[in-house]
Amino acid sequence: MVGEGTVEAAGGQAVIAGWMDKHREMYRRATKHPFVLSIRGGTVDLSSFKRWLEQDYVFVRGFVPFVASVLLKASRESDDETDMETILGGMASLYEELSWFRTEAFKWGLPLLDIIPRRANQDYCRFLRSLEEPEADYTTTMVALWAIETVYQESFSLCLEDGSKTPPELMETCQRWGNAGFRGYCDSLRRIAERRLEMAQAGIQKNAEAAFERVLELEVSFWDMSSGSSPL
Ligand SMILES: Cc1ncc(CN)c(N)n1
Repeated sequence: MVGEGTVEAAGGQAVIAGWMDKHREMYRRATKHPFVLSIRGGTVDLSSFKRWLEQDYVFVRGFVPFVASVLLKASRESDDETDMETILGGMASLYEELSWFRTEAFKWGLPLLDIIPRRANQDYCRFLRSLEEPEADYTTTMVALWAIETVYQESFSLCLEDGSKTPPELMETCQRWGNAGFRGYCDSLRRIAERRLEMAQAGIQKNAEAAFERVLELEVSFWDMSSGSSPL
């Protein structure tokens, strides 16, 4: 599309578009999960929602150091100095996000203390730890950051669409990630990923695709865990 990013990114856009096509089913499972559809349909079991809230608080506490590691790689490895500021903006919002979790949990009578991370959460946080290592290249970690944020943006924006029956008490949660501002942040992450993929060697592109797939798998497992359809 004319004006859609620079010519350089065109190749990167084709790379991500190719992944979206190749991994279409996994992407659908991650962004239209029954748990999310049950929120949109107003049939979500509140004990599942509370389980998701507790587990996601643990996840976000593990997500912070991961975003910090991407910020560090952006400052050291990026060809474009604006990358660091884009990621810093996302990082800054996590400070407010953690206090939002505590307020929301209080509303539901959840203490948010001594939460036992369930298996899917442990697996996800272990994956994030692996991407924090110096060996994980900047392009791959940028793709993972974009994928992680975009799955939530697409999932929760479903719950805000006309015709959704999202319970009023869950609207704030859905707006947190479903809002247009967060969509804009995800689009800026995608543009960085596309630019980096365009300039990446084939080996890095393969590494990044594997990270994209792994994020989708881990998101599906996280939703499964939240809805109680997976072991502890
Ligand atoms: C499991 C998960 N994935 C993504 C996000 C959005 N940062 C989140 N809060 N939790």
